[in-house]
Amino acid sequence: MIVNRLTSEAFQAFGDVIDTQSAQTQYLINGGTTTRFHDLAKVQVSATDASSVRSGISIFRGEARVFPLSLSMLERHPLGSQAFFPLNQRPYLVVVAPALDSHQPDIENIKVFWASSTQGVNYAQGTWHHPLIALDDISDFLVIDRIGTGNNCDEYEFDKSLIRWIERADFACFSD
Ligand SMILES: NC(=O)N[C@@H](O)C(=O)O
Ligand code: NI
Repeated sequence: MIVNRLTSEAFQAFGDVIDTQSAQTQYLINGGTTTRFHDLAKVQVSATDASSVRSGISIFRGEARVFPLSLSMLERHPLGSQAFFPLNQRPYLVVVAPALDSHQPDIENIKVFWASSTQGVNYAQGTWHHPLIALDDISDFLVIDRIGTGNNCDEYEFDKSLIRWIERADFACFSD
């Protein structure tokens, strides 16, 4: 599969890249001892009823994926965004697809991005994406997403004929 480096521009239709280099606004705080890279991503939380919903911070500990990796499903979170930030200085893969219609992804236009160890990603609410793809070793990610009631995870299994494979060679050209 074609793998591209993750950039804000390329990811714009799917959410935000959390990266100091993509900050629109940055300014000094704390008496000039700290730089704030301001408002890098939009946290979205929706409620299906009056239940209390909020955003929360978790840590996902992902096993290293084995390659070739088959892409046989995507998921989306219809009620909120989901952000990941790598905590172990390792790159990872991000897989997304546009919506084909209201209930399925456009698999023909699936996109695979190589994310560096200093880039986070924020999937906008309802964006079709693959579950966490950690590389090379067990890896922790800080995750910000919706905490609350209601179904917030739709999964879509591909027809066997549409399963795609990612080879390690597909992203061997990238480095931090
Ligand atoms: N299931 C779960 O919370 N993980 C996925 O949402 C994911 O994107 O990894
Ligand atoms: Ni998810």
